[in-house]
Amino acid sequence: MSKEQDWAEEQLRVDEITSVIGERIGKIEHEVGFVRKDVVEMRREFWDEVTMNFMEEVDLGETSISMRQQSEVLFEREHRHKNSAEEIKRLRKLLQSPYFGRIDFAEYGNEPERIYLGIASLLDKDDNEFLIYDWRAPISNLYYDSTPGPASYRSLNSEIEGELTLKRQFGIRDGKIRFMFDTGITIGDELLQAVLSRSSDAQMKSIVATIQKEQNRIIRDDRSQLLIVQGAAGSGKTSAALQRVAYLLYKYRGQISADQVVLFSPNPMFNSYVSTVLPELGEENMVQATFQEYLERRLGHEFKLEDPFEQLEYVLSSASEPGYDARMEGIQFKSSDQFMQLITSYKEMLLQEGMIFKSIPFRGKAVIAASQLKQKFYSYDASIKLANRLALLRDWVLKAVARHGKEQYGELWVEEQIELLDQEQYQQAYERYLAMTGGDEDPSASEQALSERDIMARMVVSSKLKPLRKWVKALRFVDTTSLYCELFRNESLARRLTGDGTLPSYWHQLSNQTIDRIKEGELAYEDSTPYLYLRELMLGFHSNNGIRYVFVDEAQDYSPFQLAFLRRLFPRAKMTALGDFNQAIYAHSSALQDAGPLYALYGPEQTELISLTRSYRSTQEIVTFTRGMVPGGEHIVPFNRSGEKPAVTVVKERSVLHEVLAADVQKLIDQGYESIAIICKTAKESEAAHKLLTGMLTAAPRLIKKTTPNFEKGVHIIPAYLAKGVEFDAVFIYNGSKKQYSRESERKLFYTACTRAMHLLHIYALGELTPFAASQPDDTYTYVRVEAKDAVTSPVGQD
Ligand SMILES: Nc1ncnc2c1ncn2[C@@H]1O[C@H](COP(=O)(O)OP(=O)(O)OP(=O)(O)O)[C@@H](O)[C@H]1O
Repeated sequence: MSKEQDWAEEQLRVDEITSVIGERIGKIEHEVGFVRKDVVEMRREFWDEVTMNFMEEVDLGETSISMRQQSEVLFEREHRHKNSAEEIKRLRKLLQSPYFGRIDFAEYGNEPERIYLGIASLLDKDDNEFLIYDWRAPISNLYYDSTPGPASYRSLNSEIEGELTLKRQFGIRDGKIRFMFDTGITIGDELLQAVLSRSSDAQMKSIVATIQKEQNRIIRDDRSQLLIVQGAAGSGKTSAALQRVAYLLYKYRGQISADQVVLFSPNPMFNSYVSTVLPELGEENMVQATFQEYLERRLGHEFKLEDPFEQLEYVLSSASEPGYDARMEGIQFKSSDQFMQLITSYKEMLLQEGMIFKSIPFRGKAVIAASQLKQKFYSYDASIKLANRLALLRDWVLKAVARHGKEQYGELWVEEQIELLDQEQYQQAYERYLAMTGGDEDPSASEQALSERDIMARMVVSSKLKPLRKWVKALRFVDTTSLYCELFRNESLARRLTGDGTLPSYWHQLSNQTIDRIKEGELAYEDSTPYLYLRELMLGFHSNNGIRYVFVDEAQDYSPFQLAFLRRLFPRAKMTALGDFNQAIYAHSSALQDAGPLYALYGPEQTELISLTRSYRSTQEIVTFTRGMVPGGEHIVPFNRSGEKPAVTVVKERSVLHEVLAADVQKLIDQGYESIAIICKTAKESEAAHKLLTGMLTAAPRLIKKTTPNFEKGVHIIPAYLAKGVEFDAVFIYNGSKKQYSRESERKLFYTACTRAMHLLHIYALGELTPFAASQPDDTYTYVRVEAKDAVTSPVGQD
């Protein structure tokens, strides 16, 4: 068949399918119209139709049955309405582009079948034949995983073998085939070229039409309890994670819903960036969270918590301050597995000695002294578990508190409070009094009867004691803050608990820093997780059994300690950890540098590691330049897409830097670029740059802060650490000088910043260029040195 005939035949099929979809939409809309009308009317009539008769007790039962029945009908109709609405949404998506791929597969002994793949399946009107297969269906795996020739796929636990005779890709828009070609080994470089050459968007896009084989493995992995994905910058880790969520929701439809899947992301803006992918695939969004949000929820009422960005600002800009080295060492130590072990041993030790309690306070005095609590705690049998011992102690304290309360009835303060009771409270006391005297208003009728005054005293004392009882029940008398501080106050204790007796060299200094900060009511980021861990070891672990899948994006930025925490928090969940150790920008990051601690999390037999080395985001030129900056970068394979070489401009004065930078950015704005980032090292630098550059550009640049909730198109000025995970058409590194980026810890930050660029990368340097760029081969970038303002000629964006 000629190419033209082939095209015409496919177009005919597209026409048929779109008309089927159109009809189906019409039919459901017609039905939904009815249902919607029904629901609206039922809502309106709800209160009229049910028999409302509360006058006589017998009728109450009838009324509630009638109400229940009505509401059940309403619920059922609303449910149907919702389903139909979802179905219409799905069909409308199919109408725009019914499918993107076709495979012809002949099961051995059978004729070849044509399988068309789209974002949802579509059956013919008798529900007999698939007109479109969902991309997640078992047979669709052939499209992503196999090349023409003998091939097989797994369905219902058996392997179906046969011959793949065709693999075809389509671009269909508004019912018309825009392009169509047959592909071989990988899924069309041509299509991928086209997709990747587009300009970036304010929202991430789904990649179902061009999922690559190694990404497909991540998406469909079903075996491991922990799936680790180590992938180069721009290799599609986040994309794979999101399509994986869609796959799991399809595979376990009816068993798992979107609210049982949680994605931990690096910052709130990233949440907005990825939030449209699942809806685009016709699925509901998963739960999105940041680890900091979780810490805030658990500890925010006790301390002012430092967030990871504040910590990083300190790390990046306070190197010359006193105590810097000690804190850096502290960050490392407190995020280590060793510290987690130390805390675990500490808890064991506390079973024998060393517990610290708070005295039980009431009206400024101690009802029970802390020392008494300690004595009581250690008087229990040593074989009783910590949790049980604390429960015994709690009950003992509650009894003592109740006794103390009784002793207060005759006190003057109670008298005074009674005087202050209002009319309503008096009435309450009186009603209780009646209830206790059996309704007999004559107190002499019951010798034991309490006087009204007693009841009021009881009420007063009881309401005063209420918060204390709550506090006791929550075991807040265990002084977890002091217990944590003790680890730093008592060096010999810490040494004893480390096993080998070694502590960081700046122990004394970092201990003082820790204690001083806690005294101020603050918890440094590196202390939050260990502190919470100790508290949970003492008071019991919180866990969420509902969540079935946890995704941790940018997993290299979590300490092994934090990942272990997440595992405990979601005991019934499988975990997918995605990261790139070359982008580990935090001082505590270590998780994916060495997968060892991660393997320990679920055990090696439950863990699988998949590596992605192909980078899709940036042009070949940008990847060739940036991969030289990081160890192992030679393994990163750029996707075959060309652009301009990265440009470097070195200037002598800051004012010149702004002039050149603004002129270059303006050039791109004029050329119609919609997504441009000026990436700075810190928030402080971003703010300063924003002040100076605003007014120099025709499009006002947007300053991105850690609280910025959404990602938009335009010109952004952004600190490197907030640009994690997102991408821009053009990236301008504000000041890539040696002064800004030369320490090893800054290498990854600089690399992360540069790898945000899809099409253009331009680095400016005030003074000397950072060695991370200067050490790249001369032919991988263009270099300009600008001595004075007039000499500005820049290679960026040249046609
Ligand atoms: N198979 C694919 N088809 C089309 N586009 C893809 C594919 N894989 C990745 N991309 C594109 O490459 C870019 C980078 O993808 P993504 O953000 O998922 O990578 P990442 O590994 O999470 O990056 P980083 O670690 O640098 O943040 C995105 O624009 C994404 O759409």
